Amino acid sequence: MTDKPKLSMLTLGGTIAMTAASAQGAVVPKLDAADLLATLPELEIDLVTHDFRQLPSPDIGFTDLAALAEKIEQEIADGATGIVVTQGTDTIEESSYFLDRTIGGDVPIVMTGAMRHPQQAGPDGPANLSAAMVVAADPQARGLGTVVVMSDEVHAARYVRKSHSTSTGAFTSPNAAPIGHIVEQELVLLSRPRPYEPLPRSPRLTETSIGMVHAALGDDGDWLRPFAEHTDGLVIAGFGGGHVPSRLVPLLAELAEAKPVVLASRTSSGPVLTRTYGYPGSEQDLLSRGLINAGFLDPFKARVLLHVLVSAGADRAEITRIFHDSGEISVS
Ligand SMILES: NC(=O)C[C@H](N)C(=O)O
Repeated sequence: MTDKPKLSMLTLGGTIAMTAASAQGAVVPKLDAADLLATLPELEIDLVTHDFRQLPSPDIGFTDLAALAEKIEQEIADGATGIVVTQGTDTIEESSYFLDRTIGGDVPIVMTGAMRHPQQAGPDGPANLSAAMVVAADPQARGLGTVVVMSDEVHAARYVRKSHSTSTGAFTSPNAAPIGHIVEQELVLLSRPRPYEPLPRSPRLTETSIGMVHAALGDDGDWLRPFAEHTDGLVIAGFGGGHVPSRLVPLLAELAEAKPVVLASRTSSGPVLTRTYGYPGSEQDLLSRGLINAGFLDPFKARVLLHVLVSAGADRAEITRIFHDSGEISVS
């Protein structure tokens, strides 16, 4: 018998696993779990590893995420008490939210990556991986759902954003704060996100297409109709509290009759309003024409949630209810 934590580590590639492909020095994903673990001191855990994908994270798709979620569920069924996932940081805010919304149970799923590749001075990958192991192994992490650990901070998947393209402190939770820190190799937990009921993952995940459109000054939106035709749903990242140029309103109203159209804020920080502005193209105008309010969910997380719901065949009432619940994002 051993009471050591039983962790399962899955690698997907990303900068944490990159190394130079040529003499010019540009890096590509190449390193496997054994290479990553070789950079850490000996660990007091039972660890199994799976080299799951070897991708730059812009190439991760819903097919990969569905397979990853299944593999994680299998590892949990086989007795894992914590899961660590390494991947590229570019899309970790989306993949972590996907796992958070579709995997149930108490076993923590801890994602991490690196902003500096292993051949740069001061690579952050080993420290981030070590911190992720600390969190995944800590009994306090049970019930946290999926979290992202970077720079000795623990961010809930529902809040986390990559807010800087190069800084090792790139990860923030704009609508909240880190829910914990790693201090002297221990987890200091500050708050616990409210748990979610897991949403179903449909086989149609891979064939569903959700478009995302950012409002931009002076945009006439003439390109929007043909673009929207190829989608099963849309996320509109409006200005500020959820606004678009007035000339887009008739088309958005028409689209919202045909398919779910979710209204988020392109600021990715703060909520969509409900009852402040009344001009054409304002939040009130758009919501009254059938757009669905994303609340505090930023456009990227709103798109992941809409993708999961539409692929599962959720109707408008169900989509509206789940967005209403998810957009409030309360912490207990
Ligand atoms: N820091 C990183 O991991 C960025 C990289 N382009 C990726 O997401 O795969």
